[in-house]
Amino acid sequence: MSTNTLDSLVSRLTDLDVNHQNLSVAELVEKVLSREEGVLSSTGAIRATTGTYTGRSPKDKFIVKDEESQDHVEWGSVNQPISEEKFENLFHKVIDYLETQNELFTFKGFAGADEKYRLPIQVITQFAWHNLFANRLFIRPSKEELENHQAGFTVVSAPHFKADPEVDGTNSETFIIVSFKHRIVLIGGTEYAGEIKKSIFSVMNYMLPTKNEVLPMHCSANVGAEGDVALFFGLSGTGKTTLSADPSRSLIGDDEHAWSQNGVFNIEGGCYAKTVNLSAEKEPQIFNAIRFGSVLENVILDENREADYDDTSLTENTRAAYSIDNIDNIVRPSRAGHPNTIIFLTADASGVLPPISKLSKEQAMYHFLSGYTSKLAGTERGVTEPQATFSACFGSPFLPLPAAEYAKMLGEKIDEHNSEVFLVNTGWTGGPYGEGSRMKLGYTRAMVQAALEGDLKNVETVQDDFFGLHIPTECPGVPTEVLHPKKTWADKDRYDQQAQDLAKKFHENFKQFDHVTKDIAEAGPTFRG
Ligand SMILES: Nc1ncnc2c1ncn2[C@@H]1O[C@H](COP(=O)(O)OP(=O)(O)O)[C@@H](O)[C@H]1O
Ligand SMILES: C=C(OP(=O)(O)O)C(=O)O
Ligand SMILES: [Mn+2]
Repeated sequence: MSTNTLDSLVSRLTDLDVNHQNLSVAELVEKVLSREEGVLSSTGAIRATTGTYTGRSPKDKFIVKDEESQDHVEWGSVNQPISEEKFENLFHKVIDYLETQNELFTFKGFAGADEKYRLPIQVITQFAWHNLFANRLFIRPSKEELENHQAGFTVVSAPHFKADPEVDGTNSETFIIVSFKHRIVLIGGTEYAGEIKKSIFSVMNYMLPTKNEVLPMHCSANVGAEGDVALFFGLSGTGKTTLSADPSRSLIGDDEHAWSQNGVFNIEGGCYAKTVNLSAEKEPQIFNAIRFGSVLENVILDENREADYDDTSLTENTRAAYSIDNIDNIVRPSRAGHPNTIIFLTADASGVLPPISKLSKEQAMYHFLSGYTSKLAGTERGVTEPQATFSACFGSPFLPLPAAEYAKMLGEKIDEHNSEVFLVNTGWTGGPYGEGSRMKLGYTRAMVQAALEGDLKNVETVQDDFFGLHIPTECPGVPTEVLHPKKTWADKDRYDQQAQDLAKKFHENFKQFDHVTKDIAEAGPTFRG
């Protein structure tokens, strides 16, 4: 592309008449209501619905392949290439479209709570409620920071603009396109707000390791009274947000963090919780965070405008977005030291993985690369019931670089800081999905607490027959039979069969990682068929 077009891209963005810049939360709420984009809930939150797209749309996500990105990105079905020409054409069409709008909203702020590594970002949105979302999820600037703000990346969200796949080279009328060269994310055709935050996460996953040798991670994080830090890695629905909200520990963040030589820091300034079946009894912190300024997405309200969290008629993936300040015990700024404990969360729908097991260093690397879980209904388009999936680093939809690069960094950091690693199955027990039941949240919380408080350090373990995982024989607050999945199944032979099937899937998936050391390759399931 010529320098001319490059300049014109940037200048068209700068010249865009964005008449509402960093409106206050109160003003944004007024805008949402006067523009009839949403309604107030009984607790003062904004409720918006998103139409067709109620979850992320991975098939519509592209990265512009140009001289900046081509040699770095791991191209494939996750990181699909799109040409500079197509991007440029679509960009101009989106800007033409936005210029027809009477009102546009921008949020300027930051991604990254560590000033040394933070990325100044701006989010230009067609919808006021998307701007409220950006304000809640990203790091809000002080007055001074706003005055000196120079955006290092821009997200443009034009949900009512639809692409023409034939002409525009997209997969459908919906698109999420990242240009690392122009530092622009273009979103169109979808109203699901999660795309906005997760696209900046993808950007951080590209920029942090290459420029700063900092490891970005799809995990939640909290810190205990003694300064002991815990990370919870996991794919969507495995419990990152739920388990990091723990009244006995201070929250660092619920979804996106980075680990530098100084410790961990949150990338965001807010949380985005799944609200399906949310209750004040089981998840009081999240329940009470949903108040004025928060956003409820695709949640059904009753005639008194009270949220009915059990109603999934729009989607299973109902969400609440709220500022981290809505949680009582947080660390501010959202930073802490090096992780003492790392928990890999998996929601195993086949019901065979133990609810908690201790991982050796090699097992930790094996499971990080494997990233096994079951995709639960809703968060991604087209997923309606649990599907076994392997998602490297527990976050492959967001990783532009090869998984091995992130895994290598994690391995080095775990070695250096001697972090203890556990695998926690928050999924099914007593049988597979449909027959067994989901592990009781209370039990999972008790197991996590035991792991974090060191109660499992010297406890006796037994090795399971199929996966080679070390299962504690006892754990405070948890009946012993719950710790051994086979004991919870009525039909032991079927358990063995399911476990063997899953072990085979692990081996099949791991074949792609032929470069790892023998120790790591052999740390997978002991059953080899
Ligand atoms: N044993 C369990 N551990 C964690 N979450 C559970 C458990 N059982 C049910 N859940 C539910 O699963 C969902 C986990 O979602 P969430 O914490 O938002 O996941 P993530 O942040 O990883 O996407 C919540 O709705 C939570 O109530
Ligand atoms: C918002 C998302 O993240 P999570 O479900 O991991 O919280 C998502 O994957 O769209
Ligand atoms: Mn979450």
